[in-house]
Amino acid sequence: MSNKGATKSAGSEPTLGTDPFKDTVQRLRETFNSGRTRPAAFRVAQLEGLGRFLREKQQLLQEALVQDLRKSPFESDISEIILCQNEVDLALKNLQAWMKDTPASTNLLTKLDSAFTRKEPFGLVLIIGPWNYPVNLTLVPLVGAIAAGNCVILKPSEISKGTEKVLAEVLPQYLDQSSFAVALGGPEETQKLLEHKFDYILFTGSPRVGKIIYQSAAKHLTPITLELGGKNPCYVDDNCDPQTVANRLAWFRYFNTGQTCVAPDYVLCSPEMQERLVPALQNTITRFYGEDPQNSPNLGRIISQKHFKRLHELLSCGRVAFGGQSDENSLYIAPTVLVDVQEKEKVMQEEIFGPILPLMTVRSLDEAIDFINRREKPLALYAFSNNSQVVNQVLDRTSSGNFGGNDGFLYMTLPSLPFGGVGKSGMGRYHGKFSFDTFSNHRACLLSPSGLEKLNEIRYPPYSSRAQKLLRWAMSSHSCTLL
Ligand SMILES: NC(=O)c1ccc[n+]([C@@H]2O[C@H](COP(=O)([O-])OP(=O)(O)OC[C@H]3O[C@@H](n4cnc5c(N)ncnc54)[C@H](O)[C@@H]3O)[C@@H](O)[C@H]2O)c1
Repeated sequence: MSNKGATKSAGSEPTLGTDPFKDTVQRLRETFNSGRTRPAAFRVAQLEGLGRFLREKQQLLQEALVQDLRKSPFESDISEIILCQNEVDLALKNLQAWMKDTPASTNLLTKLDSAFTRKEPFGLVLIIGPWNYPVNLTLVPLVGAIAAGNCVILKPSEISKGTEKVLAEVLPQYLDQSSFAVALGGPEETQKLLEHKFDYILFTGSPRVGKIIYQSAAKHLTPITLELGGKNPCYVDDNCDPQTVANRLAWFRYFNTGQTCVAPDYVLCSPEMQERLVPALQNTITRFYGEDPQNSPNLGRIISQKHFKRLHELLSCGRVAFGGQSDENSLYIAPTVLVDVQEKEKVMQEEIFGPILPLMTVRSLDEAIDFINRREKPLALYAFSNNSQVVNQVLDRTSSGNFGGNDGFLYMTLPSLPFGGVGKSGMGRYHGKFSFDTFSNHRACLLSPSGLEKLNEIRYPPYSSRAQKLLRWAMSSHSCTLL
């Protein structure tokens, strides 16, 4: 049976029809309204279930990622499975503290009241994931949504089929089926799903589809986090050891075969640095992946024919300084370095999302910063220099969702840092407690005593001049400082 346009909870068969998601949406909404997902004990049980899934099905997930991306089990562990497990562990450790009301200060008028922020679940959450880190980018948001007490429909990418299958068929066995479901399908099915009203949407994917999702969310005024992509610049200063830069740059550029939203997309450096960086990159790439990277167990493959063709076309931009080989049958593209690249060329216009690194020369730091600021705000920005002032200048004079000085995207491994884009690279933040906060409605609460009405009479009309004076003072910030 085709499983397109279907949802799966534990063990249930897909339901097909004109609106295949209606029953699931209704069921999950009823669950949420019943209050089932709110108690801490329920959230803990679900997080523990997710943790067990990650531990018990680690090998199955690794195999699925080999099938989808020929990702090495080691890269799968460190960029997908362990990161999800860390998020589960962190949420379990801190859930009680995160759920606590946060007390707020009062003014004279509310001195006898109790003011606090309550973090309450939004309700029914939709999480839509991409194919490039198909475990991490669906399950890390799921951790936050569960911790915050929501019901969730998870829509993994239909392109990473191996992972989609494991998430649809195995994950529900570890979660409460009346509260969580996995929806299957591509663009058409996702748009059907989006006709329903959700209380929060987190989408990870391309800016093009992000706009579609944003418009659908707007129809119901649904709050949304958009985790998008773009071109991430990397400035390499003359004051650098080229071999060190090459090692770090190559690891982050060619990790997951370059199919990483936060990978350095292009390098800006002086012509002199380019002369030194190209042989250093060649040296690194050969060390990492051998003389023939096609045989390396550490280099994955391009996800699909469509992306292979797109990347193959980019190989004709600038001049291939190193790499450039490809094999359509096995969706292989060698780790490649391009030089003499011009701004107007395609490789500098679209997100590369593959194992190709173009180098563009600039005459100065100012020119590099100007180049970066003329373009859309990127998801990530990198700067390499032995001079910390240069790194700080890039940081101070630009904007991006995330920033790496003298390294790549290790910030992603820290749940203590918020992760997200800015401008065209996205909106909203998640990871760690930021996820919990994202999936919670921060409800402002003020509880007043039901008695003591005499004290309140001063604020009711008709306003005497004495009462006006007193109230003006009581509500001013000066009075608050006396408390
Ligand atoms: N910011 C981040 O955290 C992050 C992480 C990974 C990938 N990305 C970005 O994601 C992109 C690559 O992933 P992708 O190719 O899976 O993205 P995509 O936008 O094509 O697809 C993402 C999801 O949207 C669905 N979708 C696709 N077309 C749709 C449509 N017309 N209507 C409704 N839903 C639709 C897909 O089924 C999939 O689940 C890159 O741009 C990359 O930078 C961003």
